[in-house]
Amino acid sequence: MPKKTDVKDYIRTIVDFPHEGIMFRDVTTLFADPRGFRMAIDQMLHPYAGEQIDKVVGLEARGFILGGAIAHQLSVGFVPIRKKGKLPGTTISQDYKLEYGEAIVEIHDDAIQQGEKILLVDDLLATGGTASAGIKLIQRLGGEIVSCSFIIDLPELGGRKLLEEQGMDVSVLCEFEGL
Ligand SMILES: O=P(O)(O)OC[C@H]1O[C@H](OP(=O)(O)OP(=O)(O)O)[C@H](O)[C@@H]1O
Ligand SMILES: Nc1ncnc2[nH]cnc12
Repeated sequence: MPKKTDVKDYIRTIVDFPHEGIMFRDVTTLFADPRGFRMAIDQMLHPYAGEQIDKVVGLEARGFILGGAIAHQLSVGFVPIRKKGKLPGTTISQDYKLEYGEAIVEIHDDAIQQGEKILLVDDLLATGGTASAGIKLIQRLGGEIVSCSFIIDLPELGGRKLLEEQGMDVSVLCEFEGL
């Protein structure tokens, strides 16, 4: 097996999951490898050295794994954005379209204070629907998004362009061609 030198080398592709025609970019193989996982967290943190970040917000579910590790490294708090009906307190909601389906995400309405500087984290940017919904929730609570950070971008699906058109700074570690 060739030596893994890049974060991308640790990501597995599963064909036709969860539907025919989808090339599922599986980060569990990256997370399971101590070198790969550390490399990903270090590289995601790198652009924010010296920047003020008050909280890391992670998108369910894989954004929790990354966001928890990044928040710990930055010594700041972590806030989850979850699929509808999972958070116990009072929430605000946002609906969005997925590459394959529709969904609603929620955040606790007291999770972010006005003016807090937020780093939004997820594993993968596809259409940008999930991240855009997350951005709206954070902004509705008065958070200021410093950047949106992902391991993977699927450029053909246009998510990065969508987020940049909303004025977001976007950081990705690698790209995959093909859906
Ligand atoms: O840019 P988009 O087109 O919105 O797609 C990206 C989202 O899709 C995946 O999550 P998924 O919705 O599969 O949820 P999961 O992490 O809970 O499995 C991925 O982890 C992102 O959150
Ligand atoms: N192609 C893909 N691989 C993994 N997660 C995804 N979420 C949306 N599209 C995806």
